[in-house]
Amino acid sequence: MIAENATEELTRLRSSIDNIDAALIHLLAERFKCTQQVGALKARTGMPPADKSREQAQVARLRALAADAGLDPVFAEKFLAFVIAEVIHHHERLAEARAAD
Ligand SMILES: O=C(O)C(=O)C[C@]1(C(=O)O)C=C[C@@H](O)C=C1
Repeated sequence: MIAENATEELTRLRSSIDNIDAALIHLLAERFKCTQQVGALKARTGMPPADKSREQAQVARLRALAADAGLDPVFAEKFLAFVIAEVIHHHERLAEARAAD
């Protein structure tokens, strides 16, 4: 039988996880609002969707931040790559829509 205090502790920890997940979703939503504006600017002015030198700087910065914070830098890099790949898709769609106008 699972001790009652273990169940309570699990419930308390899950409550914090739910709050953190909510914060992550809100932060991601704000980031995508910002990158939508970057995508519109790039489409309007003919800049390419991706900027590999900017991405290299972001990877170096986030890997260092992750290491300082006790988070696996490999995971941080994968997470950033996942997010940026989605942003580039959005930028490409905006550029295509602009070209079709
Ligand atoms: O900073 C830019 O130029 C962006 O388009 C934003 C962003 C990002 O999501 O951070 C996305 C694509 C680029 O390759 C680099 C960075």
